[in-house]
Amino acid sequence: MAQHTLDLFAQSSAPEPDAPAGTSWTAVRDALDTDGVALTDPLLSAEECAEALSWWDEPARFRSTVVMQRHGFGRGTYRYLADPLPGLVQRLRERLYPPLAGIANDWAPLLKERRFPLAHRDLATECAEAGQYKPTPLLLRYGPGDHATLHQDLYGDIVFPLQAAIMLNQPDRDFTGGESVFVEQRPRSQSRVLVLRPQRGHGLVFPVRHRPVLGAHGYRRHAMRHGTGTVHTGTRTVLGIIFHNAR
Ligand SMILES: O=C(O)CCC(=O)C(=O)O
Ligand SMILES: [Fe+2]
Repeated sequence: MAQHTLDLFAQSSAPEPDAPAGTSWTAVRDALDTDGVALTDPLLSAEECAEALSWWDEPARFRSTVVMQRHGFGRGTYRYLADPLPGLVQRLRERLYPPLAGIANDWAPLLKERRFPLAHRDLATECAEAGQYKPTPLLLRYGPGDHATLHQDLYGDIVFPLQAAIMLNQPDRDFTGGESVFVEQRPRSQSRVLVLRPQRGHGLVFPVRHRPVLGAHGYRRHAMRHGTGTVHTGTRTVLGIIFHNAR
């Protein structure tokens, strides 16, 4: 058996999906609260990363392909997976969602936003009723000179506030450069940058739009954007897991 990974999933299969316990999810939550971005334990084994990489050249797996430079999104290519999603992606989406919904629901009053259902299928149903029925998990691939400009992944009125991205290539072996970049816009202050470099199989969890930060007069929203630094050599591929679907 491959190292079907690991602590985060062990916790997310616990009977109380809205109360993720254990070191890993606590660490994710702490990092999100402190820095706005969390680096996770491994979410995929080397074999699973290789499987996901093999999808790239199988056009039937994708519903659309976007050449980023044609849209001013940077340089590189991304491809949205089609329904039915590969089992590995479906499982990741379903198993990451409950603990993240717990965090989102704790953030909701601080951001003055709505709460979310605790099972992904219920979010998917809500999305479909709002016309957001296209799956949003995607593979992004960058070669030398490629990069992604800062953005937010909004696909309609329904926005689940957290998303994940999993690194499928090994930094410094498969590619150089290609840092994951996050910019936090602080109201009436200068912006903060976070730069991370997850190892293969590890993930990042980050806010889609903004995060709550306690100020002198209560909680404020800090807008967050993410992007990718220029890849210098090699190939960098990421699996993006966005929980709301698209129009
Ligand atoms: O790490 C990257 O290349 C950016 C991924 C991204 O934009 C996403 O997962 O939404
Ligand atoms: Fe993105």
